[in-house]
Amino acid sequence: MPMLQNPSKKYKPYTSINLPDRQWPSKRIESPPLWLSTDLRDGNQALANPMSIPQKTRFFRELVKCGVKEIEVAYPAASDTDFGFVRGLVESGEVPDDVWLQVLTPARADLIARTIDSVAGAKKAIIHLYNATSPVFREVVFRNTKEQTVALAVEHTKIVRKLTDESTAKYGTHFRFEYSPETFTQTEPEFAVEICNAVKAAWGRAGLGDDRIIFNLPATVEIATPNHYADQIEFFSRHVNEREKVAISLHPHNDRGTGIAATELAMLAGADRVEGCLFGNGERTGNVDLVTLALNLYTQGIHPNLDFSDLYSVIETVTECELVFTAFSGSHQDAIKKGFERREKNIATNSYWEIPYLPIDPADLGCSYEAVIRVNSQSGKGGIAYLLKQAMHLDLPRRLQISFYQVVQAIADRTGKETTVEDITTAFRSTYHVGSHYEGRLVLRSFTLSEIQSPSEEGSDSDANSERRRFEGHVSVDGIVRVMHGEGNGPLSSLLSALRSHLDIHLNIREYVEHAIGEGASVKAASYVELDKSTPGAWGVAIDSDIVTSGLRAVISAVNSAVGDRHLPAISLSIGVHGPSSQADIGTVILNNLGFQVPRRMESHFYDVVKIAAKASGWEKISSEEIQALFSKTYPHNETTRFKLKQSILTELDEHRRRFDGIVVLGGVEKTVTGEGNGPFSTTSSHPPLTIREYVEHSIGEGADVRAASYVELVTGGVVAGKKTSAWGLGLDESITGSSWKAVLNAASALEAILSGGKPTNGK
Ligand SMILES: CC(=O)SCCNC(=O)CCNC(=O)[C@H](O)C(C)(C)COP(=O)(O)OP(=O)(O)OC[C@H]1O[C@@H](n2cnc3c(N)ncnc32)[C@H](O)[C@@H]1OP(=O)(O)O
Ligand SMILES: CC(C)C(=O)C(=O)O
Repeated sequence: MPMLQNPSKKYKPYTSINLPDRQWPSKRIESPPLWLSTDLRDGNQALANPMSIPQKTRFFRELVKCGVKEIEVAYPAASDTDFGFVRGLVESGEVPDDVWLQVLTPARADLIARTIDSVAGAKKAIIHLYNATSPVFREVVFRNTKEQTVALAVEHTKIVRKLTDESTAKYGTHFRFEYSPETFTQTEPEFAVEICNAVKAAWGRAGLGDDRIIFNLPATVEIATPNHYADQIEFFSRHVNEREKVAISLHPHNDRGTGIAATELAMLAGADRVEGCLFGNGERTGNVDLVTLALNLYTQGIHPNLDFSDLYSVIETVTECELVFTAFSGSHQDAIKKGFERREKNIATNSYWEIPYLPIDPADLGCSYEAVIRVNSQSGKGGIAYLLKQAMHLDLPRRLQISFYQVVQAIADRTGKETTVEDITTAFRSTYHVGSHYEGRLVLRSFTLSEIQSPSEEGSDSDANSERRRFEGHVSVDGIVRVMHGEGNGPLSSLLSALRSHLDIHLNIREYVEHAIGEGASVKAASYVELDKSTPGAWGVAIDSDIVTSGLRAVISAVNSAVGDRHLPAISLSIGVHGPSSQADIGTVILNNLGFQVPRRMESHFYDVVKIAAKASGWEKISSEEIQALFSKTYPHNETTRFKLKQSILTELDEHRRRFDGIVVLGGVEKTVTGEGNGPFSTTSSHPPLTIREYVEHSIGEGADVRAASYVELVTGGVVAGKKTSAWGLGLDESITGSSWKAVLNAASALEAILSGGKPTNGK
């Protein structure tokens, strides 16, 4: 895409401040500011591979050697590495008495607590709290009004106050407080003053000298010419309450390449302090360069209070520790993601470029968005969710984002390196078992769902009948395929009920979310399930072309997360009369040993057979072999039945009718059988007339050994002792038709035995 002919349609210029009596143009810089190095925080968060603890320690020592007295050492709540580094500094006694350790925290109570914990026992510490205040952040990132933005800052300032007071009481630490209205240069100047005055009142302890409250006024993104920053600082300096109790701090970035100029003009405008990085490293195009600023003062005859007399050593340390300067940190990624989402939604009505932290659209310069968001230990859930959306088209629910963030953070902390998109998608697939390469302990192999009607309570009208679902399926558990049944109000609850009765897994659904991926014929469903037993719950994810399958597999995925490596009950073969084996356990034995996926009603029939046999023989425990032998005896499928099919021909008469001609052997006597019907079964005639109540088939075996197994239940209108009579037959054959006829004949054999008073192997 070429650069725009008329960029004013996309980019808005900054709004000037009305300050006709500005004083700064005629001022001179007479003394150095207070310096704060943020190399170990803002510099570090720009690195693809954040600094390790040894690198940070080396850098810290170099800064101390250069005479820096205020050092922002970490964002301790971001990672174990950052937290551990601060603890190491405090506990090792490495920090000189005149050096202040500064730590950054967002306005979030849990992260503030962790931040203050990190400096427990330090002699001097500055707690630096920030929240963005500009309109686009209020609208897009926080979705807050001005009042709520002030309330957020005030509430969290009070938390800092309370926790620092407690820490001082315990360890004697001298705390100072710094507040940054992040994105100050894009904030209405009056509002920046208003929020800082409110914060100062909430802090309630601003004094003189070292006890001044620090208001750090960042050019988070440099968006205007340097004179504008100077105007903003002079405006703030004139309007903030009790100016003498305030240290005005600058935190310039260099997006327009004028970071140094902006800082120097803002110092003329009254700033007391400057935050920057050595050689201008830092987020995007960098923070302001402390070395150049210091040497500029030096060449004006002002000692900067920094010592760069061993500049090569400084260069060596910096190049050793900071190599790449392109990545983004958690809060930035989250804000950029939200900005892109809003732009996508509103592009028809608002074509202005208003993406947090990105002053220019990379596409206007022929660059892709790919490098915009990269993940390391300084990243958060927002950036990770953004990358997953790009790579896998998944729109993770918020609590899943938080949960998966822990997984990625552990990887980032362990490796200390950038986590690539491939690392993230692999971690995602293996954590939630998405894709056939990443199966968990439990895998849903097949299932059927049927509706069942639960009768209403006696006396109530029939509309009150509630529909319920029955799940019947095969779930592989640690490599063994188990037959499972369950009932519930819907597909997911019926699966959970099956897992409850078969595996003693007691979990409920806390959240279920689904969305479509793609369009048209290739559309797929992505499902996300959170199961709760504990907090946080266990999440599961699945993608499937069928929405119900996707939901069920997401449940199985979540169950895998919940059970971890916990022992799961094996099937029980203690049958007895009151034995604990269930019908499905018996089905599982047949499935795993003989390969038959017995239909549920036939399974129920066989279960009765097993119980009768168990009762008759006094079995306490029944072996798998005994169950298999009993099954083969009950449902003979190897040409051992009373009827045998010697020959068969099926002729298609027309689109709907077929004719059967065959020779059936009964008791050694061959009999010719003919018939017509609309399918292979209905062509065979019999006396008494038989009907098929259920027919199921499936393949068995693999490759060249594949065969067909058919199951048929025949019912006769005939009556034995006043009862309708039915029998199951099982057929196994190379062809489906062969197996189905064998099943019919085997069922008929069983029925014939019953009807003729012979000894049945099968029947009711
Ligand atoms: C301009 C600057 O340099 S600011 C400093 C930026 N530096 C960093 O962010 C580096 C370290 N950050 C991190 O490691 C992570 O972002 C963490 C650990 C702090 C937080 O991670 P997560 O909890 O996963 O949050 P994530 O980064 O995705 O999202 C930011 C969330 O915090 C909120 N947030 C962002 N900044 C602030 C703030 N200053 N105060 C309060 N909340 C904030 C966002 O609105 C978003 O909230 P939402 O989830 O309710 O929409
Ligand atoms: C946290 C703030 C001060 C920051 O880094 C910025 O605005 O650039």
